[in-house]
Amino acid sequence: MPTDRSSSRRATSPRPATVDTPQRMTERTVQSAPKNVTIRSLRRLRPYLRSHRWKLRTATALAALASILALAMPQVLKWIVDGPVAHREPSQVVLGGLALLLLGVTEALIFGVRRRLMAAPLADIEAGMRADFHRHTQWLPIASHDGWPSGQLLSRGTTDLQVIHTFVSGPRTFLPVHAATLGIGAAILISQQWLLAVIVLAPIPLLIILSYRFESSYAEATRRAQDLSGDLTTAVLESVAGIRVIKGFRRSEDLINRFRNQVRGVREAELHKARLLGDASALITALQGLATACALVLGAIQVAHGHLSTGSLVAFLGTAAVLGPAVGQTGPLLAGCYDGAAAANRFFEVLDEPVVTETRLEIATADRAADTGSSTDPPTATEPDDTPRRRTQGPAELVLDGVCFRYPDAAPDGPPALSDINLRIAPGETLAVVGATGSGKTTLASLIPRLYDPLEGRIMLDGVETASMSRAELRSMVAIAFDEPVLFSGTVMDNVLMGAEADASELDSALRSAHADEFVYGLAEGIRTRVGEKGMSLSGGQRQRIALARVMVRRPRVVVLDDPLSALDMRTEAQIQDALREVLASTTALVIAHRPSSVLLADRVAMLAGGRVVAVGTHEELLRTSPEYAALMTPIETAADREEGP
Ligand SMILES: Nc1ncnc2c1ncn2[C@@H]1O[C@H](COP(=O)(O)OP(=O)(O)OP(=O)(O)O)[C@@H](O)[C@H]1O
Repeated sequence: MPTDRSSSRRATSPRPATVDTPQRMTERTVQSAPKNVTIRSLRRLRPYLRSHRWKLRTATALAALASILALAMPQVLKWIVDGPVAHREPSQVVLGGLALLLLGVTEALIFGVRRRLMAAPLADIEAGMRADFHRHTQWLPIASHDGWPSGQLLSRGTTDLQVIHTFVSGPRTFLPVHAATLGIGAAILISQQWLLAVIVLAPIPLLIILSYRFESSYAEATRRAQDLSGDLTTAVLESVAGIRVIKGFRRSEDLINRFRNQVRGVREAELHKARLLGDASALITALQGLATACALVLGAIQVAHGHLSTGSLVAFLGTAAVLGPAVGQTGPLLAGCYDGAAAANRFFEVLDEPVVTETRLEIATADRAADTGSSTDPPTATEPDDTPRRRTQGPAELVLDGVCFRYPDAAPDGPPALSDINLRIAPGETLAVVGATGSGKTTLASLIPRLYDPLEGRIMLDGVETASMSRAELRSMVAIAFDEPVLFSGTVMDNVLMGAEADASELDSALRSAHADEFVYGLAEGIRTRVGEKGMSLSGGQRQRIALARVMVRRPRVVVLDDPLSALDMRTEAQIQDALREVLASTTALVIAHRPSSVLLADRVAMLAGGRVVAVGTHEELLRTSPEYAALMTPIETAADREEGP
């Protein structure tokens, strides 16, 4: 979708070939609404509406039928006034009354049927969009996730979908119905009394001009309000996720003030919208009221002069009264369209983020989806089998050949996070990666399972470039545990297995290897104990052990451990080290190590500095040959130590 999104992207550096930098919306970068995108944005909803089109069309037809019945009522009234009332025939008046009653009841019934008819399609459309949104975010590269503030993603997948729901149920149905009602009503008025009709309909051209002017200012205002509301969601998420830090550092007051300012911003944006809509609606209503009043006075004069029957005047004003709401609701309905378009625009901005597409199959799938305009489904099949058969078990050889990487949002003139990395880890070997903070260790670890792709160079498993494998295949061979273990709401077993297939003994063995068995079996319901959202009920060390068990249960060919022992006490660390040593013996491993104890797990050590490998060798070799390494591995001597002496 052509929008002015580029201006809202982060100040960016050249991008790697396979990732795209997403739009980052913050309070500083709220964008003006792209011009003239209302129709285009709303058209993009078509694929979601298509399968429900008959129900939606029937609902629109029913709404139109209700309007026609409403337009018929004044004609019945005219017949009653000019006929039975004028000729004093009470029985005929009752008949006319019954006809009006029938029309009123039918209109109410149609209203009820229409509401019921719309309920399921509306729910299905919203559910379908929600599912696509969630699936797409799962297939976005990590680099894309890095660029999206969480609240912006959340609000686009929730609030914006509700706005779209409101648009489909309201303006999308009623705008054409009101247009048709105005057309039919205008024809009736003109056929009855052309002069009065001209007066009553005079505001309509003004209304059209007003609508154009209204669009440009309101569409911008609604986009701004939705973006600010996304920022507000980010603020809420951050303040909930960081509540311990916030309280610990007594930042609550600051955050409350900042939040209040953001709320004020949203409030002002909403008020601005309300003012625009209020002004437009007030003008429309005033013009229409003025026109109807003029027609009433002129009509009354005509009746007094005998040029018009009372019944005709009543019918004329009745018809004008039916047209009144159709005219009066134009403003809110147009506003609903602009709200819907802005929400659709925000929704599709996420869906337009390119998903990971490297393998031929994935590219073909994405291209097909783009051609048909449908959302991109994740690949479900396997690649065509014209590649040499790969070994699928046992430790693999891992080679990094001239690997360079720069984060998409890094300063373009800054140094890359990794430069010219050349490493070979033999099958079954464990390589520790050490280096000062910020030297690129975690970045290096992230490249192995392709959470990011290198900008240059190759990573190979058993001689096969990982870029040529599907991520699913690669990740079935490579398992990673981060230093901040994330647990999902579910049982301990769910968290360890995470989709892996393992029987009870394999699960038990993984828990034992990670020394998680002792506390897991002590929990109220053992492995079936639910660990709350993010595993908040477990300690850092316990979470880390679950994350290790998660790696071990997969029996991967390559293991990447990002500081796996950081949250463990010395006793548990020693126990896990023994277990890890056994596990690491049966796999190829890259272990990011901050402490000598972790380094001792490894056969060799690679030292990083400024994103480059500056030394490789055994722990002892490096201690002898590299003063930087020796300094890195030597515990800092404290003043107290110095005073105590040797
Ligand atoms: N998502 C990101 N976007 C941009 N720059 C990043 C991102 N993540 C890390 N960096 C930068 O890349 C460099 C390497 O970071 P990395 O996290 O790999 O270092 P590290 O050696 O693991 O550090 P530590 O030991 O503190 O965990 C740092 O300069 C960091 O600021």
